[in-house]
Amino acid sequence: MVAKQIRDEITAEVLKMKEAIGVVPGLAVILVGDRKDSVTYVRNKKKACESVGINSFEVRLPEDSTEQEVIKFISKFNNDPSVHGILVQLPLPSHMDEQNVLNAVDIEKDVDGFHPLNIGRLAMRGRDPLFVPCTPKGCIELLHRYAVEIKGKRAVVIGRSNIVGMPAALLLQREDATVSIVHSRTKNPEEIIKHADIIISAVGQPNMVRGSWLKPGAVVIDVGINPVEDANSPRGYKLVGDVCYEEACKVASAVTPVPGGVGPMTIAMLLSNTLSSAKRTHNFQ
Ligand SMILES: NC(=O)C1=CN([C@@H]2O[C@H](COP(=O)(O)OP(=O)(O)OC[C@H]3O[C@@H](n4cnc5c(N)ncnc54)[C@H](OP(=O)(O)O)[C@@H]3O)[C@@H](O)[C@H]2O)C=CC1
Ligand SMILES: Nc1nc(=O)c2c([nH]1)NC[C@@H]1CN(c3ccc(C(=O)N[C@@H](CCC(=O)O)C(=O)O)cc3)C=[N+]21
Ligand SMILES: [Mg+2]
Repeated sequence: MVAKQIRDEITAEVLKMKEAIGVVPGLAVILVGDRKDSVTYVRNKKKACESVGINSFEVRLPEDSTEQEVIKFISKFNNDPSVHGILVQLPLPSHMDEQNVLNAVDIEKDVDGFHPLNIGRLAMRGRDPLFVPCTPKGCIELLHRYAVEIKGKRAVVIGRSNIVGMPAALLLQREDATVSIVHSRTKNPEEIIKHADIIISAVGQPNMVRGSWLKPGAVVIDVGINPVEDANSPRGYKLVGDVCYEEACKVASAVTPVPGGVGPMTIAMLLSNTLSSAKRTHNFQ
């Protein structure tokens, strides 16, 4: 599994850095409120940090916190030399302006890559962001690790969110794919999707993308994480993606599973961004 391979590579590099200069990368995660899925993801991130030897610092704030209270903790971590990455778990409670809060993260520690300056550089030719957003970066990394040709290919991204769809489309374009972005206002999305050699789906609609929509041999990256009723599983629900996995497997040349596909890659990229932040701060190669 690619995510495991990447985590092993990170473990070795963290150890090398610790032995060479006595520095251990640190990731600070701020969780506001108690959404079950966010608590799960933050727990996954903490476990992953520990498994590769990265220090993790966690702050949990009540749902009714003010923007200023969250920003106070961000500033603390901005000035803490043992913290190299800061992640504010999204979504924030609806009374907050997410962009306001995210802007407070020092761009040098913006391991989510959501800061407008990082997104701006990602969008600009000839500029490189300090950090690429983890989920889109994980999608591209999967394509690279499975030697999927991107250059000159037709790519379709379904969804245009700031954290997945939009940066994923930018990354595919930077690798010379010809990219279409399909969203809720696109008429007859199948007409566009059927030409795609590569599809990245980040919608949040269970089993929306049907096998019949796909061009034979297409590569499908399913970012969607959708809980659906399931009497057989202990939790009473199971997770499925945006793509009809069984149908897609009969037509596509590769389909990422949910769970077990993009999710673990997102975590691996977060660890990778935190490590590279520590290396940059300490001029360590
Ligand atoms: N595995 C991982 O690491 C991650 C997984 N996710 C998952 O990815 C999914 C998307 O999340 P996120 O990126 O935050 O997206 P959002 O929920 O913010 O937005 C959904 C996007 O899908 C588009 N959309 C909605 N309905 C349709 C439709 N019928 N046809 C085409 N496009 C449609 C929307 O269009 P419009 O812009 O017009 O509203 C919007 O751009 C979710 O299931 C989420 O859980 C998210 C982050 C990380
Ligand atoms: N600031 C911020 N950065 C994020 O990167 C961010 C965020 N907020 N908010 C929510 C989304 C969602 N996200 C996931 C991360 C890991 C899994 C993951 O590990 N999923 C596993 C297991 C899922 C399970 O078993 O519950 C899998 O798909 O195999 C899923 C989703 C990151 N996000
Ligand atoms: Mg969103």
